[in-house]
Amino acid sequence: MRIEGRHYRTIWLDGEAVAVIDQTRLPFRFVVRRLTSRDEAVEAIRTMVVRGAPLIGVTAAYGLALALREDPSDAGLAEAVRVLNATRPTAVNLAWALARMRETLAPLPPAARHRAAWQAAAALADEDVAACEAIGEHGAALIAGAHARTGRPVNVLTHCNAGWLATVDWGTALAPIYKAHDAGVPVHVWVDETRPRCQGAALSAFELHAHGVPHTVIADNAGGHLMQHDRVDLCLVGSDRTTATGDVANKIGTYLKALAAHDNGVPFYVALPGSTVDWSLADGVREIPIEERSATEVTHVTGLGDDGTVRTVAVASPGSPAANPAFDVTPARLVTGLVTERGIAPATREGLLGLFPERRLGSAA
Ligand SMILES: CSC[C@@H](O)[C@@H](O)C(=O)COP(=O)(O)O
Repeated sequence: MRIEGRHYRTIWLDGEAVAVIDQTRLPFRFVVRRLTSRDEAVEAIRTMVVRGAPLIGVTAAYGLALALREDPSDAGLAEAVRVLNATRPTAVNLAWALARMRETLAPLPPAARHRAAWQAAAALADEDVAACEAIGEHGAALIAGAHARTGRPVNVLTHCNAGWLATVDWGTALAPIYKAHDAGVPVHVWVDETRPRCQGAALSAFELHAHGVPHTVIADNAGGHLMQHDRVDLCLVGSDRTTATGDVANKIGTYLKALAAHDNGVPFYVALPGSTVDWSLADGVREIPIEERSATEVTHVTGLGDDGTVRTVAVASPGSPAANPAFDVTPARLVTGLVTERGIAPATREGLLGLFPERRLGSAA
């Protein structure tokens, strides 16, 4: 993605280090951080310097490469996988990426693992870019179709940040918007602010602005009202974990948008790469682990003061307890379709298996 005339991915190699964009500093500061050890990678994921399901997975893969530079033994590999896996619980891309890395590296002699780990991590990063670009192509057809039906600019509502900052490049939910915009389809995005961490107001708005896509930041509670007044043509969000039956975990508040969309007959699409599907799960509400984050993210907000300094201030009554579940699950019955790198499927087991037939039990594919 281009920022001030330069093309960036969200993660790249810088000599012996892994470079990432510090997302805790956006949109006010564009700061690149260098990760030089396993523990720095762990900390970057845990503190959300990097975030977004696909990017978490790729950062963990590079974190494993950093770990194997220090200790390529069987014990070192197992321990690095364990600590990286424990950083965040909901996004399944983390466990998926680490399992893929371990499958590649464990059979190798320890002396060969470090070099192979860099190559495997780079391959995962490239795979993510290709998947997201393909999601963009498939999803752009939905936006173009909506424009062809109405002849008006297409109003898309999105929640959280599922753009290029959440992946290695392109994004999931925002990739179709970028592709449609680049193809000349008029599109406008309603950007949910996405409290408590404001990934919409801070990150999606930053990305859309940088790409020149018309957009408007709205309070999280505005979506239902806009849908009642025909001001949303479709909702498009990302996913942190999707069950084999099409239930979708995404940033807290996504479920409420899906309910409002259902009530108003607004199509509700979820964009995700195959790496976000947890084929072992059938009931998202009961089975997907939901991350509980610090209450201070709810009681406080961070922003730019008039004097140009970034400040964190309290917004809740001091002394009141706060709760902070970071994700919720939207049941498949509220999802119009899943936009993947292989095409768009109904949010059902058969729909997903139609796109990923190699996942059928006993399949020779
Ligand atoms: C491609 S991104 C899909 C999701 O990862 C995104 O919508 C989201 O919920 C991110 O949550 P975050 O807590 O910022 O990591």
